Amino acid sequence: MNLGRGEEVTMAPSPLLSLRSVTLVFLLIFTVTDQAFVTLATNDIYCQGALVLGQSLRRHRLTRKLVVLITPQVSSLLRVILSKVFDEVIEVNLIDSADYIHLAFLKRPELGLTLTKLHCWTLTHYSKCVFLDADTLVLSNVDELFDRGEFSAAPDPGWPDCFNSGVFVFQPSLHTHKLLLQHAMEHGSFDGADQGLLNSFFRNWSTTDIHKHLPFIYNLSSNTMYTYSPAFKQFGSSAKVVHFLGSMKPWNYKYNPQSGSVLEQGSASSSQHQAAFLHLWWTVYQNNVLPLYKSVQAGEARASPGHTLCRSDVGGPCADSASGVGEPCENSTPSAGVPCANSPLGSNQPAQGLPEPTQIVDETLSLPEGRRSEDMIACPEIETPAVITCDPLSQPSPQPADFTETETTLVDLAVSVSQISIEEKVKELSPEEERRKWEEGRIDYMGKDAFARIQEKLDRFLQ
Ligand SMILES: O=c1ccn([C@@H]2O[C@H](COP(=O)(O)OP(=O)(O)O[C@H]3O[C@H](CO)[C@@H](O)[C@H](O)[C@H]3O)[C@@H](O)[C@H]2O)c(=O)[nH]1
Ligand SMILES: [Mn+2]
Repeated sequence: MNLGRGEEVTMAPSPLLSLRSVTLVFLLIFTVTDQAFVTLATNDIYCQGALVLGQSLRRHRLTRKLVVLITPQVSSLLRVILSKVFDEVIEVNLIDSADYIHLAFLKRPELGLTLTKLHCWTLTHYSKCVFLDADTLVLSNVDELFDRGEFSAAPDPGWPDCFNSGVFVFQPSLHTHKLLLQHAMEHGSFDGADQGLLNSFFRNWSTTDIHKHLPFIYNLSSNTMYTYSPAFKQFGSSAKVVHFLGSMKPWNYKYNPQSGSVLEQGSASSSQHQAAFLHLWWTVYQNNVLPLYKSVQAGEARASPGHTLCRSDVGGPCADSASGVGEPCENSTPSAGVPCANSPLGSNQPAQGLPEPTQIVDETLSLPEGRRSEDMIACPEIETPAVITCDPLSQPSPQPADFTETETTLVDLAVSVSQISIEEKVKELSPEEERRKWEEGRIDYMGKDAFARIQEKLDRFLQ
C-alpha cells in the first residue's frame, strides 16, 4: 500500500511487549552469573520435586543460576525436562570416585547418597550458592540468602541446636569438599546421612555467629505439628521456603485438579496448613511442570516407553495407569502417532522459563480452531540438554552424558480429569543389564543391592 507522508504509520510497540522486553533486559542484566541455587535429584521421582522447586524459584524473579545435580539413575527423558527449567543439569558420578569405594569398605555404604549432596561444593564456577532440597518449595523471592556466608542454615524443628540441611548457604570449594569427604570417612555421620555429617563438620553453627542462623521462615517444615502454635499463627504466613521433610512427600499424594484438593493416601493425614502447602506444590506441578512433559514428549520421537503421560479417562489403555499399574498409554506415547493431540495439557508451552498456567481439565480435548492433529506433531525441536558429566575428582567433561536406558526407577504420571498421580515404577533389569551395572560400579547400596538383600538371596540359595 502506498502511504502518503501524512499517512505514514509507525507501529507503536504494544505496551505489554515493551514491558516484557524491559523485564527480560532487566533480568539479563541483573542475573548474577557466579551465584546459583542448587538442588539434587538422584532418581526420576525426586526429579519431580526438583522441577517444582525450580519452577517455584522462577516464579519469584529469579536472578541467580539454577543448577540440579543428578546421578546416572536419572532417565534421559527427565534430563531433557530438567534442562528446560535448570540452567545446568550436572551429572555427578558416584561410581568413579575412589572415596565411595573407601566408604563401602568402611561399611558405611548408605553415606553414598548423602555424599551426593556434598558434591555441591565442587561447583567452583560459582562463588556462592544456596542449596535447597528437592522437597522444598519457594514461596517468595529469597535473594537475600546470598547476603549470608558459609555455613548458614535454619534450625531443625526436631532438635533446634542442629541445623536442618534442606536449605543452606555455602561456598563451593574443592578444599572444603575434600575435608567433608575426609570427615565422613573418619567420623561417619551420627544420623547416617548428610545432616549429621554437616552438623558435626560445621559444629560451631549453633554458637558462634547468629548471622549464620537462617530464620525458620527459610526452611519451614510443612508437616510438623507445631507445639508453639501462636508462633505459627504469628509468623507462619511470612514463610518463604516450605520443606516437606519426612517420609511423606508431596508426590506421594494424589491431586484432584478440578477441586484443587490433595488426596491423602493410606494412613496419611495432613493438618490444615500442611494441606495448603501441598495444594500449592500440586498447583505448581500442574501448571508449570506437566506442560513441560507435554512439550518434550511432543517433540521427542524416542521417549522412553517407561514414561507415560496418560489421560486415563481417554481410551482403555490408560485406565490401568491411573490405578498405578502403569501400562503404556497409547494416547500419549509418541509412537502412537499423534503425541500431543490427545494430551489434555493445553497449548504448547515455551521451552524456557515459566510457562503460563495451563488448565488441564478440558474434557473435550478439542484442538485449537484451524489446527489439525498433525500440526501437533510438529512441536519445536528439543534443545540438546545442558548436561555435563562431572566427576568431582577430575575435570568436568564437556561431553554430553551417554544416556543408557538402564534406569531402574521410572515414573508413571497418570493424568485424568479428576486425578493426577505420580507413581514409582521399578523397571526389572535383565541379568546382562544387572551385570553391566555392577561392572560399571553402579551399585544400589540402599535398594536391591543392599547387603541385607544379598544375604537373603544367599540364604535362599544355601537352603
Ligand atoms: O532418593 C533420594 C533421596 C534424597 N534425595 C535428595 O536428598 C535430599 C534429602 O532427602 P529428603 O528425602 O528430602 O530428606 P528429608 O526428609 O528432608 O530429611 C532430612 O534428613 C536428610 C538426611 O540427613 C537431609 O538430607 C534433609 O535435608 C533433612 O531435611 C532430597 O530432597 C533430594 O534432594 C534424592 O535425590 N534421592
Ligand atoms: Mn528434604
